[in-house]
Amino acid sequence: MNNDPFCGGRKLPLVEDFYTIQGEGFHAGKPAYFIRLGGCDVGCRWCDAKMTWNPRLYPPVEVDSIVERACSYPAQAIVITGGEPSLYPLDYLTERLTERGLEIFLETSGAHELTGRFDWICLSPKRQQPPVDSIYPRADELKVIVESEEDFRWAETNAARVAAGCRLYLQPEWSRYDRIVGPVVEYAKANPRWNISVQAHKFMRIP
Ligand SMILES: C[S@@+](CC[C@H](N)C(=O)[O-])C[C@H]1O[C@@H](n2cnc3c(N)ncnc32)[C@H](O)[C@@H]1O
Ligand SMILES: Nc1nc2[nH]cc(C(=O)O)c2c(=O)[nH]1
Ligand code: SF4
Ligand SMILES: [Mg+2]
Repeated sequence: MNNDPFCGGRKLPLVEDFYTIQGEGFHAGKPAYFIRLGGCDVGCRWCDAKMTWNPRLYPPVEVDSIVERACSYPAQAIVITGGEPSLYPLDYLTERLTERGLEIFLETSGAHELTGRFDWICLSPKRQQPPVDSIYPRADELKVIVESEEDFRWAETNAARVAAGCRLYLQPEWSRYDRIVGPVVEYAKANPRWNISVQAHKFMRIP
């Protein structure tokens, strides 16, 4: 009997993997191979990846096979996302990708203690399940989703906790884009240490 379904990180629950253009944040516009892991316990009501939430739908698969597939594309960068990747042991995956000379970017809510080695960490904190303390100094980018004006205060609360060089982004919640983009633009103009991230892949109609 194996009590560890993830075999120390050699297997992970894969939802999908695909080569596309990073649509969000600092690396927006950069071709990247996405690895989307299943399972999330954070429960954002506007989550655009709800199909990932139930980990039982995604039995663990061999990480080596994911890495081989990624390497069959000309991608130079990998985005590890989900679901919530911090739920899983990521050392094995990130070591294998690093060995292949790939840059590794992470998308996380920071809800759980993080394992693995990353070239870039995007922290997208969620009010209902805030990040663990240890992720704040490691964030290269803070990306706060704005669905209403109340989220500007949440954005500042998190900005006060990241390192000095961390890039700050406000990202309009997609289903409220038309209503909230105006206030987001005005907030950034009045508080220019914040930049705006729009989900460019949705405008481009690509994955
Ligand atoms: C699907 S999440 C997966 C990674 C991780 N669970 C997280 O939330 O950071 C990827 C990114 O999409 C953002 N996101 C999800 N739904 C969104 C929406 N409706 N509008 C704007 N951004 C959204 C998240 O905040 C996160 O930055
Ligand atoms: N193109 C594209 N860019 C993205 N950046 C972050 C995404 C995510 O779901 O984590 C995402 C995504 O789903 N697609
Ligand atoms: S933390 Fe990320 S994957 Fe989980 S519900 Fe929120 S946006 Fe979706
Ligand atoms: Mg997405």
